[in-house]
Amino acid sequence: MIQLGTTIAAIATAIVPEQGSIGIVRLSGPEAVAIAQRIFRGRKDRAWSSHQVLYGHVVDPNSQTVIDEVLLLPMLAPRSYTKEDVVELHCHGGLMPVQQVLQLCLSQGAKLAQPGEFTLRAVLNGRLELTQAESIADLVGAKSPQAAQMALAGLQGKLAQPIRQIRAQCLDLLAEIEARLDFADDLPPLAEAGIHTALNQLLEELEIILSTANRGELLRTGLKVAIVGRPNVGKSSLLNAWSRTDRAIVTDLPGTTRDVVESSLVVGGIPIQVLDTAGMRDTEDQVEKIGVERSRQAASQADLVLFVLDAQAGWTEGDQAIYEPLKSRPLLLVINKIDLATPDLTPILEQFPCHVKTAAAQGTGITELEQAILEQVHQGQVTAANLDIAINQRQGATLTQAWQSLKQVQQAIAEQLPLDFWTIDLRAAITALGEVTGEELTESMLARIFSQFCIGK
Ligand SMILES: Nc1nc2c(c(=O)[nH]1)N(C=O)[C@@H](CNc1ccc(C(=O)N[C@@H](CCC(=O)O)C(=O)O)cc1)CN2
Ligand SMILES: Nc1nc2c(ncn2[C@@H]2O[C@H](COP(=O)(O)OP(=O)(O)OP(=O)(O)O)[C@@H](O)[C@H]2O)c(=O)[nH]1
Ligand SMILES: [Mg+2]
Repeated sequence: MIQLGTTIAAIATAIVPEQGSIGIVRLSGPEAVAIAQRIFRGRKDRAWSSHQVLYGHVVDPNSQTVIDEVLLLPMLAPRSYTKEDVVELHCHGGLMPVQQVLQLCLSQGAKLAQPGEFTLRAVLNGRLELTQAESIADLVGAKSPQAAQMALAGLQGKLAQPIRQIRAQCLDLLAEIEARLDFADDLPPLAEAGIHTALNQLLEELEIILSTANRGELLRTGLKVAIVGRPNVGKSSLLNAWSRTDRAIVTDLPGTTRDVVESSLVVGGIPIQVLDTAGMRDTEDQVEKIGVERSRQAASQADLVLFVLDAQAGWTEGDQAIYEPLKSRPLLLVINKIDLATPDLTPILEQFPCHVKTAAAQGTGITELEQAILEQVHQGQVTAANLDIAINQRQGATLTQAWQSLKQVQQAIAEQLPLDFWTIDLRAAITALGEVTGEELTESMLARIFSQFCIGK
């Protein structure tokens, strides 16, 4: 339930077992200043003015126990993140000071904030648009500088702008059509061709925005890449060379890797989770068997499979057996150990237009590998326009509905259906567009969006 008018409190900084040097407890709402004044003791001669930091102590008003030495920052309505009175208590980091200060705030009448509730208030009070708020969640979760840049563009309103504009044009069209419903006799007939062209234009603009969805998804959630192949071909060496670590154990014994080993990288702004797997072969070893099963799972769940081949051994029956079930998956052939004498690999290379040659033990071919991965994922996904913005899944699904509705308006025109049919679909498009920008909000939609936030945001 959305409830403005209460005062909420939460820890605004990360709550982790490790110690941070500073932790912030944040209050927002009509009682924020009163609650903070009851638990803060500072110099009497210092006034509480907006955006002026005060030094002092948090003291439990019942027991007079000093809880922490803090800096206090009041941001008074409407000059704050939520447009309500906000008070921040900058405490010492670690779990105890912030948790105790939060408890004091709650004991003085503040309500524990729901995930995203501060940002939700910022939206409801008109500081942020819905798309901006969604961008904040993306910014907090960004795993690469590019992902952060994209989110920041959204925060600056670059996403809402074009969608609002499309919606405004739909509203104009609707008014024009509805006028004919009401005053059919007094107005010249509708210029159907003109409306058709206008709709085409809007559909095209929507398509450009929709085409950013893949890129957005890529930057936000990244790629899962599984390294698979026969034992001893150099999979773990590849993971190590690529991540520039000794993450995985490498030996010259086949069957070294027994479990899935993960490492996180960023390639061209795309966060990549690399999974090194146990070499696949028939084995009686119980532990290795389970490892091989996990390799298969990793391969089937990955967005991209790096199929590693030992250049010296060439394409063996074992390789064929592993390749068979992966045939239809996005796959890149990595020909490893090219530093060694190799048989003629031409037939294999012809079969795999997407391949790279590496010598993982020497660390060569990694740049080419990254290049090949980027080429695969970017194929047809990046449009020249709107490189700096990208929509999320919710926005994509809703904009697709808007696109379909506009298509149906065109259909209704083409089939010469009565004007009522045009307006029904046009209104549906307007509603969908408004759900993206936040001009048409339902409480359940808001609840769904903000439940994905972290507490204190
Ligand atoms: N300590 C702290 N750091 C933070 C935040 C915060 O809430 N607290 N933010 C939270 O996400 C972000 C910054 N967002 C903010 C947005 C607006 C205002 C604010 O007080 N705006 C007033 C005053 C502007 C002015 O003086 O010109 C306003 O817009 O009227 C504060 C933080 C990131 N860093
Ligand atoms: N000459 C040469 N040797 C390599 C290369 N890459 C890996 N090796 C060697 O091949 C052996 C096996 O390497 P690993 O990385 O453990 O192979 P793996 O595919 O992970 O093996 P399993 O975990 O058993 O499936 C090690 O002795 C590596 O040093 C390479 O590019 N050139
Ligand atoms: Mg290995």
